[in-house]
Amino acid sequence: MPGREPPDHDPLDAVLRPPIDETPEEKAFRLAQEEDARRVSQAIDESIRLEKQQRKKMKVVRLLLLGQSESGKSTTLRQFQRLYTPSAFREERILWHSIIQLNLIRSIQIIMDTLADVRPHELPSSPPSPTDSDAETDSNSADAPVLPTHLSAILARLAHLKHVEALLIARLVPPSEEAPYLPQHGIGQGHVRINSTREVFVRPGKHALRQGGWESNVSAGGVGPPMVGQASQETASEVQAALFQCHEDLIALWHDPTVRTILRLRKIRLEEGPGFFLDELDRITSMKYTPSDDDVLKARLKTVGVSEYRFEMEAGTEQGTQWRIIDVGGSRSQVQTWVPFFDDGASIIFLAPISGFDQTLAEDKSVNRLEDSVLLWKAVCANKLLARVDLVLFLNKCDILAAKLASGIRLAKYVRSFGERPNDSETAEKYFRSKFNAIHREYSPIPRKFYGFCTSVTDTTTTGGIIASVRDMVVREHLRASKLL
Ligand SMILES: Nc1nc2c(ncn2[C@@H]2O[C@H](COP(=O)(O)OP(=O)(O)OP(=O)(O)O)[C@@H](O)[C@H]2O)c(=O)[nH]1
Ligand SMILES: [Mg+2]
Repeated sequence: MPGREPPDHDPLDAVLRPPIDETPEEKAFRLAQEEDARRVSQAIDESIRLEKQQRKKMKVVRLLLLGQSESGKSTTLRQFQRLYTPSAFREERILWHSIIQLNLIRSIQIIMDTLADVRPHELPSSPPSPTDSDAETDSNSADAPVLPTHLSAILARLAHLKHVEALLIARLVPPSEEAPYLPQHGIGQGHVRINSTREVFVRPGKHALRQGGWESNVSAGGVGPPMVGQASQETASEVQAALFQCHEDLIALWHDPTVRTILRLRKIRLEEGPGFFLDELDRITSMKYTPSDDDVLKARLKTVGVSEYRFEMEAGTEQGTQWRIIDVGGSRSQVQTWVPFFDDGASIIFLAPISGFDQTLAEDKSVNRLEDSVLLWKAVCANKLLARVDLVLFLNKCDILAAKLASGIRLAKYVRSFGERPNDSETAEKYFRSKFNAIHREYSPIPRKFYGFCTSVTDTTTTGGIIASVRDMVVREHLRASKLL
C-alpha cells in the first residue's frame, strides 16, 4: 500500500497562527502567554535533564566492615557518620546515654565482684590509707572479713547499683528478648537484646519498637543505638540521679590504691576494655551530663547479625553519594553470616585489633585474639569471591597497644617471632604491618594493592584523615568498577 504524501503545509500552522483580526493588546497578551509557556516548558526540560544527569552521576558505594568481635567495626561506622553526616550523628548522641551508663555500671560491677571475692594474700601488707587503721585484714582468721573497712563500707553503699543495672537492662531489653540468641542473618530494624553473658547487644529484627523502645538501626544517616523515645530518656534521667548520688563513692573506689593493687594482681585492665568510662566519672555522673562525640565512639554495644546503614554524604565533593555500610557481628558464631555479603562490587575494611596479642576471645577463652585475627585475615584474603576487591586493613587499637608496651608488657613473650626488636609501638606496628601484608601477598588469588593503616578508631583527630583516604579510595574504586573512569 503506497504511503500517503506528506501534506504541503504544516497542519498545526493554521491552529497556531495568530488570528487575523488580533488587536495590539490581544497580541501583547498572547505573546506574554507564549513566553510564559515557553519558560515553563524550558524549566521542565531542564529539570528532566538535571534529573537524568543526577541519576547518571548518582553513586551508590558499598562498604563492608569485617573483623573479630570488639575489633572496632561499629566504631568505624560511627566515625563515618560523625564525619559525613554530622547533623544526624549529633542528633543521635543522646540515644547513647543509657548505653554509656550501662557500660559504666558494668565496669563498677566488675570491681565490686572482684573485691567481694578477694583473698587476704591479695591485699597490700600495709594499710593503704590512715583511715584504715582499724582495717579488718586479719589473715589468720578464716572468717574475718578481708577488705579494709572503708572499702567494705563503699561496697555496701554501692550495692544498689545491681538494681540500677537491672532496671536499665529491663527498660532497654524487652523480657521476650532474653531468650538465648540463635544466630540468624537479616537486614531489618534493630532491637537491643541481652545474651547469656549479660552483654547487651543490638540485632536487626523484624519490627521496630519506636514507642518507648527502639528506632531502626537501618536508616538514612542513622547509626545510633536503636533505643529511643520517652521511656529510655526517663530511664536515663532516673539512672543519672542514682549515679550522681553515689559519685563520690564511685570516684573513691576507682582511685583507691588497694583496689588498683587487686585489679593489677588479677590482671584486670578495665582501661583497655570496651566501654571504659571510669577515668571520667566526675563528668559522666554529673546531673548535666550529655554524651560527647568521644563518648559515643567509646561506648560499647555489641552487634549481632548484619546491618546495612544507608546514608548520603551531607557535604563536600561527594555530596549526594549514597553510602551503604554493612556492619556485621564479629563473634565466632557469626562469621558465616558475612559470606552472603561477599561480592566484588563492595569495598572492604578489615579490622585487626593488634592490641589483643595477650588476650583471648570473649566467646572462646582458648583462642588468642591476635591469632584469630590473623586466621580471619588469611581467610578473607584467600576468598575467591573477594579476589577483585581491594582490601583495606586497619591495624586497630594502636593506642592500647602503645599503652600496653609502655607499661612493660613484652610483645615477644606472646609473639615469639618479634624476637629482640625494641618493645615500642612504632616497631610493633611496623612488624604487624609487614606480617599482614605478607599474608595478603601470599593468599590473594590474584595480585592486588595492599592498603594498610595503623589506627585508633576511637580517636577523632587521627581517624579523620585515614577515613578520608579510604573514602577517596573506595569512591575511585567504585568509579573504576562502574567503568566511568
Ligand atoms: N581504645 C580504643 N578503643 C577502641 C578502638 N576501637 C574500638 N574501640 C572500642 O572497643 C569497643 C568495641 O568496638 P566495636 O566497634 O563495638 O567493635 P565491633 O567490631 O563492632 O564488635 P562486634 O559488634 O562485637 O562485632 C568499643 O567500646 C569501642 O569504643 C581503638 O582503636 N582504641
Ligand atoms: Mg559491632
